[in-house]
Amino acid sequence: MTKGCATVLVTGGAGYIGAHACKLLKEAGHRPVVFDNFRTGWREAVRFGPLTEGDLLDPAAVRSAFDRFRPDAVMHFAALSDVGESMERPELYWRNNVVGSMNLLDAMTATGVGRLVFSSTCATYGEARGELTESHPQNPINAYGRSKLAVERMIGDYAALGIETVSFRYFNVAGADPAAEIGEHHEPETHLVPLLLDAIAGDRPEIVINGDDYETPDGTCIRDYLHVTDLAGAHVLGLRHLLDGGGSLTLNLGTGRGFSVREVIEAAERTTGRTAPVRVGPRRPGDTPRLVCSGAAAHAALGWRPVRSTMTEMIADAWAWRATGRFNA
Ligand SMILES: NC(=O)c1ccc[n+]([C@@H]2O[C@H](COP(=O)([O-])OP(=O)(O)OC[C@H]3O[C@@H](n4cnc5c(N)ncnc54)[C@H](O)[C@@H]3O)[C@@H](O)[C@H]2O)c1
Ligand SMILES: O=c1ccn([C@@H]2O[C@H](COP(=O)(O)OP(=O)(O)O[C@H]3O[C@H](CO)[C@@H](O)[C@H](O)[C@H]3O)[C@@H](O)[C@H]2O)c(=O)[nH]1
Repeated sequence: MTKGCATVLVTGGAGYIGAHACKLLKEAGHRPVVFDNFRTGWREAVRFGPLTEGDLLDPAAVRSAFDRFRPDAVMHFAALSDVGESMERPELYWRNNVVGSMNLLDAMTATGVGRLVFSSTCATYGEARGELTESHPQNPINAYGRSKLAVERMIGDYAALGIETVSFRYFNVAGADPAAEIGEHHEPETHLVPLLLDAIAGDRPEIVINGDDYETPDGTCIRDYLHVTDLAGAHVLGLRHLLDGGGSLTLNLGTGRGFSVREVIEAAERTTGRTAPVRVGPRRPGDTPRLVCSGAAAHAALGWRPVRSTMTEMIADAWAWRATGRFNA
């Protein structure tokens, strides 16, 4: 490591959030090395540092990436993260997210890499009761959230082997790189904002609201949406905290402002100047009515604050990225 600039192994760096983190890591003078199996990621998104292609479920491939690049730290984004799918194929989620993370931790301990930034999720909380601070009980209600909680616990135990971790529990991530170089592209897509923009653009027949009979003011689910660039910025600060010897932390990342599905649709219509074809469908299994947090603890610990996370900016950036044609693979 020279002058505080680190080589960072970024698992899942070809994915939506990981690629945005790689861009900011490079801008901050670090060297992001992407480790990805392209299960849901994109080769076109790997443009800020070297690539080592491999699967976290293959311990030899993981170990070889450590031996080859000798990272100073790891950012661990790689996971399956589709809430609905996790209810139908839980075994995929437990194997990929839990066994994959264990292989990563084992390679870290074997090679003496002791700094980890981990992508956890507000889905580890389950039903929110009152204010969602980091000490809120964690009772996830879907297999995805349970697999992520298992990894949080495993990481906690690996601290005894010398691994210090900043675990971020993110709320809903949206938007795209403001320069429209990279953005969100999943196939199949399940996330509200890209599906909604597809419907507005006429590339999908409609946006289906997953239930409007929840106990919320307009009956649709409320989420705390955070701009992907603000999220990536938190990761760079989390890395700096670990490089400076700050020790382990667990932090929520959100804005403290909740938007219902209907409010997101209205904001997208205002921002794009177009109408969304909308239909109300049944509830989606595993959905919880309201998930909103404050980023107060992240601000206190890291000096982090969201600066681009208005719904208008998130929609506008995602819309601009969409207009580029996205990744054409
Ligand atoms: N998108 C959100 O709103 C959100 C919210 C909370 C937490 N998260 C977490 O953030 C992380 C990144 O999410 P994303 O939206 O960028 O997902 P994504 O699907 O776009 O990216 C995940 C990346 O990990 C790779 N990957 C998956 N399994 C792998 C394996 N076994 N070996 C190697 N590579 C593998 C995929 O190919 C992909 O490039 C995930 O851990 C997710 O659980 C996302
Ligand atoms: O076509 C759609 C898609 C989504 N929704 C609803 O919109 C909200 C947001 O959904 P989505 O964008 O799929 O995000 P979540 O299911 O909330 O999950 C995301 O946010 C979680 C944190 O809240 C992360 O843990 C997950 O990885 C990430 O996929 C939910 O109420 C969905 O039911 C719809 O009504 N119609």
